[in-house]
Amino acid sequence: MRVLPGTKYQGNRVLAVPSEMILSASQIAQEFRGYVESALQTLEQKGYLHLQPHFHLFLKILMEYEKGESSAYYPWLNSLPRRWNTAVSFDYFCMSTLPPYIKKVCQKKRDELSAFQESLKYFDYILPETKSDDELVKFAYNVVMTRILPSQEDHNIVPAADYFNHGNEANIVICYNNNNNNEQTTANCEVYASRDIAPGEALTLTYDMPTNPSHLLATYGFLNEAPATYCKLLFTNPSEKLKQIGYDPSQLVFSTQDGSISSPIWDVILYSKLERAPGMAEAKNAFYEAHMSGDEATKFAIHSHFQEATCTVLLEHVETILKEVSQLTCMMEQFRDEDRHPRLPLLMEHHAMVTSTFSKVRDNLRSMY
Ligand SMILES: C[S@@+](CC[C@H](N)C(=O)[O-])C[C@H]1O[C@@H](n2cnc3c(N)ncnc32)[C@H](O)[C@@H]1O
Repeated sequence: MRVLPGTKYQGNRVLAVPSEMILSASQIAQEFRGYVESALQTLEQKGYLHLQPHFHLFLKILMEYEKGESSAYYPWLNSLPRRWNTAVSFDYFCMSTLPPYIKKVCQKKRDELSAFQESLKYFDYILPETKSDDELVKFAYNVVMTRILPSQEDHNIVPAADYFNHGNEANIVICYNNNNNNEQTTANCEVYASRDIAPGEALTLTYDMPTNPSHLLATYGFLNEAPATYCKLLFTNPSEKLKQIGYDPSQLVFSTQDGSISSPIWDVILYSKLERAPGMAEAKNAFYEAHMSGDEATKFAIHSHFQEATCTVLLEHVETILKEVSQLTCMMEQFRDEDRHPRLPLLMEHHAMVTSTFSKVRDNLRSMY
């Protein structure tokens, strides 16, 4: 989710949350110092130390949950959903209906939860019955992952400022203001309108990667009308240079409206082809240099030379995805049982969005020959 660093914003203030209510990962880390090290070691061994702020918040949620009504956070915790559609909530059948890209994203989320659950075993200040309650542990993980707000130097959960839904165009901004000018305390959180908002209109934030509905579905458990979707190109061990050329899910997108293809897709397909094809070192280096120096004329000339080949690669990729998604959708329809698999309709909607977008892309590509 996007949060503005720094001070007061110019629009109207719609909400202020005092620092005392904010769950700050860095403050929790200080509070737990000396007690959490074994758990953090396990988190590190599992390769998830970068999620240390999330893990601290996860522990705090569980501790507050254990306090029940005596927790100051009880009314807020009690208001939170108990049922999610996030990747960690999918059953095995749902997982088996996913095409490779979203499956990979979902598996990553599930691995994170496993790492949190394993690390939790080494934190002694949470009851054994809490640790062994899979649903409660999943609840705490989902609360953190769907409600965390990164600030400039910290990661926070801000009760009441966590009720904003995602919109493709945000109409609010979240800021932190340390009115006390005391660097030791967490700043207050303030929410401002970024434009005029009509009565009844929802206040919305833009969560991360609005052009990646598969990522939003896996992390937050909803599907919205995204303007674009990731083209689902997957390279194992992409080179650094391929990344510099533009191998980045937020850039490699197809428009869901008209199936138009973002230009970094063409760059990445061409460069990856030149990287793999023998005898193409000269063209590959020339393309790389032109890309890095912003020499669009040279890039255009190299693209024109290889246009038919890159079109063919992309068309084959799009047709493969369409075939895979169609087979998986047939399987979903065959085994559709909403009592047993309540998240299937949402996943079918995801697959329908992919099919609609990729069909438009396929038509566009066919017209290029
Ligand atoms: C930070 S909360 C937002 C507030 C949410 N309404 C609530 O109080 O639970 C994030 C969750 O809200 C839901 N959500 C957010 N934006 C949404 C949207 N555009 N469409 C449907 N659900 C959305 C998802 O369940 C997501 O995990």
